[in-house]
Amino acid sequence: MHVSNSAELSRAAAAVAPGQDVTVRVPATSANLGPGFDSLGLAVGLYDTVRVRTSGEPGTLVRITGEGAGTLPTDETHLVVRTIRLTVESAGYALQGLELDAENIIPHGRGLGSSASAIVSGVLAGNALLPAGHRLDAAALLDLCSRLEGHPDNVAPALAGGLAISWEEEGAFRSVTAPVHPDIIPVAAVPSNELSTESARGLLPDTVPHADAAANSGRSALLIHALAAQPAMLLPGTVDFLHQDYRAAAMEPSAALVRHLRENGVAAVISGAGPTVMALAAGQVQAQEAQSLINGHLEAAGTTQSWRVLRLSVDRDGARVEEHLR
Ligand SMILES: Nc1ncnc2c1ncn2[C@@H]1O[C@H](COP(=O)(O)OP(=O)(O)OP(=O)(O)O)[C@@H](O)[C@H]1O
Ligand SMILES: N[C@@H](CCO)C(=O)O
Repeated sequence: MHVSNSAELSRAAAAVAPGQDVTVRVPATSANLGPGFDSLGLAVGLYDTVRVRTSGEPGTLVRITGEGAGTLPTDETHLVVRTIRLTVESAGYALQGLELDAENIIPHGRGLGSSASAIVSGVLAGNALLPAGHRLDAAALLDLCSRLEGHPDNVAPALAGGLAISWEEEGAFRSVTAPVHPDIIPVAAVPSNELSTESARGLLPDTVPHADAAANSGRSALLIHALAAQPAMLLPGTVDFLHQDYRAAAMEPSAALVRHLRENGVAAVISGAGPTVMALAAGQVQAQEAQSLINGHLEAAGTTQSWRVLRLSVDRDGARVEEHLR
């Protein structure tokens, strides 16, 4: 993520109104889905919620429950606070007092898009604090969130829900939402250890063989078809040539679990930059089978205690903003 401190921004002119009260709920996301490196992402039913109130007195108060309580900063350097202030100040407004209540459910540094969800929360909250007529539209929100995160594949589905296909064109990030078959059930195996996206990106090569790029193109096209219309093709559709093998040494237990699931016919991938393993099950029976395979593998490895297995849903609504009247 690339969010600069608000102190680096030029001084804003008009002040946003004090006494505003906004709640934003944003889903977790699983990026890449195998061959869709930096371009595909799926929103899933795990949510972070922030409530933001403005006042006329300077200062910032942050209260956190759940993930990151006791470890995340509670001052101006908090990612959501920085993103709110940046959004407001970029629009030419000043923001005085800010009170933030964060209820964090999405695990951090596991490949479930926590930083993207925090950035989307901050940008949407900041945008809602601006006067009508000065707010960013959907395209500008996507571009700003993508720029702050560094890539669009998590922020796009976090904003819109469902499956997002994203790309960069003429200097702007763009995205469309593609259909997801109702039978598809994401099952996540989340290890207790974190791996930062920054360090996982550092493991990637600058170039890849042309044959790998060509093979990856075919699989990512097949994946879109499998997700939309033919879940039985998810196993061949989730083969990746661009990132998982290069990163495997940094998350060997996750790589081994992906291999185990795939050898048993379950379309498993590394979620985002890892180390979470995401199985895309084609229906209830396969979702149950995926959970059993995961539990059996973890028991055999003696590591059941350090993983959480979550049967999720596909989120189809994306981020929600609620402006409370005071
Ligand atoms: N709700 C949040 N509030 C404040 N900071 C957060 C929040 N969520 C994530 N962050 C920051 O983002 C970091 C994690 O970001 P990182 O990009 O490494 O992983 P991720 O987004 O969870 O995974 P991925 O990008 O692979 O899906 C946390 O360590 C924390 O600094
Ligand atoms: N496409 C990104 C997703 C994680 O943020 C990566 O794999 O690095």
